[in-house]
Amino acid sequence: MIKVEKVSKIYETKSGQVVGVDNVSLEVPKGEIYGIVGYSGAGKSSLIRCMNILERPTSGKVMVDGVNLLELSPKKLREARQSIGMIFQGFYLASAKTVFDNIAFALKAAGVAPSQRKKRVEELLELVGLTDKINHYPAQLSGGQKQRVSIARALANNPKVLLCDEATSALDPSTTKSILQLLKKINQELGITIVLITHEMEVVKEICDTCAVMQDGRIIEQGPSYNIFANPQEKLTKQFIDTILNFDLPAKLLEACKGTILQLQFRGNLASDAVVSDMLQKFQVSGNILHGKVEYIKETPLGIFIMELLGETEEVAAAKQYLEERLKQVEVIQHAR
Ligand SMILES: Nc1ncnc2c1ncn2[C@@H]1O[C@H](COP(=O)(O)OP(=O)(O)OP(=O)(O)O)[C@@H](O)[C@H]1O
Repeated sequence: MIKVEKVSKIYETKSGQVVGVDNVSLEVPKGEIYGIVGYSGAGKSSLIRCMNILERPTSGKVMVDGVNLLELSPKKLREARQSIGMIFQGFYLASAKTVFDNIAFALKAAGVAPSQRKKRVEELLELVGLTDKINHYPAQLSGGQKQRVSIARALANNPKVLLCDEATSALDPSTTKSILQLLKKINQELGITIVLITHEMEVVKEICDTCAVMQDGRIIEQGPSYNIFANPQEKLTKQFIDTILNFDLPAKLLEACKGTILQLQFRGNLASDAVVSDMLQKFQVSGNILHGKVEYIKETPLGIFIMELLGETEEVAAAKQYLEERLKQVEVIQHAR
């Protein structure tokens, strides 16, 4: 659906060249929700803006449905952009226009006849759950409602792709969740491919099929979101994962433990399996759970537990081996003392 090939974006500034995007290649299959995560300045906005040529890449190709947007005439590019909707952190609604007019404006710009605009606006407002706000002005809406209007506007002309530039960053956690659920519904029910950029791993965890991590203009790691959470390779990716799966135990607690402390990771359906209780029955060891958490990455469980094993050295080693054979990851956090 979208193929970004060796795209670079270099800004010419008074103080010299600034690299926004550095030789990025990625592929977003049709129907996918693709998340790009990174800290401020990583190049996320530059990259997503290159995807609809709001920002013209300095080099590379941006292919949408097999067409390189960079080779299109201005007129053809305008037409191609109709199939790529975009929403922003700041909503960008016209404050002097009602909700109806904000959405109808996008239809007018695309040449939709006035007689058809009302019906389409009503359909869109029903989709985003704002039917009763049709005559309100942006100032009369909450942040979440404003983002719903901007989503309705972005969908007005039936795009195949929706680009979301930090769409939930200005919203509180519960509004963020409801907007993410709306994006998921749009993806599932309308089949719209979504690319989103965010600095919040929570957003990736909730809805993204695939995740790419960006640093210094480059993509340093990418893959299915679950794999990224379960087995991050890069230091920065681990930092992002830690914001969700943070297991720093108090130093005092660790000092007080005499046994071997293990961190265990359960994946998928294994999360509910009784691996630990089987281990405790099979070996002459006792175990204390020090910390535990199960997170759902797009509905698939990922469990992490930290436990202390106490017993004879050989029994603890055998119990550890038993766990290693059954679980994806067993890491010794502290050896027995
Ligand atoms: N119009 C511009 N002119 C000059 N430099 C720019 C411009 N836009 C972005 N940059 C620079 O490009 C780099 C990447 O910025 P970009 O906004 O794409 O990152 P980001 O990850 O989206 O960060 P943020 O979340 O803070 O927007 C930064 O060094 C930034 O200063």
